[in-house]
Amino acid sequence: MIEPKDRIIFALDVPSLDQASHYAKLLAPHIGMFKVGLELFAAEGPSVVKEVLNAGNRVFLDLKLHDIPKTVERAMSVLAGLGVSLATVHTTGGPDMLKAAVEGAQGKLGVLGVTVLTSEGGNPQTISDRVLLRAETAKEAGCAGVVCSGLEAAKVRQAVGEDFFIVTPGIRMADDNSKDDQKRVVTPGLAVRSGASHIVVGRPIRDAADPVQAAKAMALDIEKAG
Ligand SMILES: O=c1ccn([C@@H]2O[C@H](COP(=O)(O)O)[C@@H](O)[C@H]2O)c(=O)[nH]1
Repeated sequence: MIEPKDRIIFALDVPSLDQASHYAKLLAPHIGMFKVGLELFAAEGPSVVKEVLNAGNRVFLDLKLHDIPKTVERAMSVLAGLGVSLATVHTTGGPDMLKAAVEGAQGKLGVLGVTVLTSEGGNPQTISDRVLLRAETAKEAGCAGVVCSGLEAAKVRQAVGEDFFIVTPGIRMADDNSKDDQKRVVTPGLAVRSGASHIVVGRPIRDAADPVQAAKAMALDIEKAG
């Protein structure tokens, strides 16, 4: 049984090691994993990943690789040496690229395939069909899981079975006024009830007046939905 707080992945979407360390210290007891994404990695490189890991945290490296298979395999094998738990690739790179990513990971980390970005809108049925197809392709290629919105999580869970990560960004509380640039959003509880193994949360925690309380409220929302 996963504790509700351990389902929360906090996105360290900040531009410096100092700020990342501040949030890592503050939030480590209240969440399960930290996500390092493009902004922080571009600013600080692999050293920031090592800092967060050395403080005893788990790291999800969200660089969304997308290139020819050999390039992705070689990049993934470098990331596998960093000690991160999860890393992302775009499923639109196709099955050969996804297999190459898994090969490069050498079983040292879980490869997650990003299906359709949660910032993309459009016909829900078309998006859902696309997400499902990409999730199935990711599973066949040996990926450990996928990234999709909470609106597709139930359909994906039904197709991929239990032993597969479904990581869901686009999370907002019911009383959040802003979706920011996200289009397909759900609450933490609905995401998990629909089959997400983990949720990814950035701004709703980072920009809250009290980030610890915001993280706790998300964990409670998951608990209540359970
Ligand atoms: O489809 C995707 C894939 C990744 N993300 C990332 O998750 C966080 C979400 O941030 P919020 O501030 O909670 O909206 C961010 O780091 C994205 O790069 C995503 O949103 N959607």
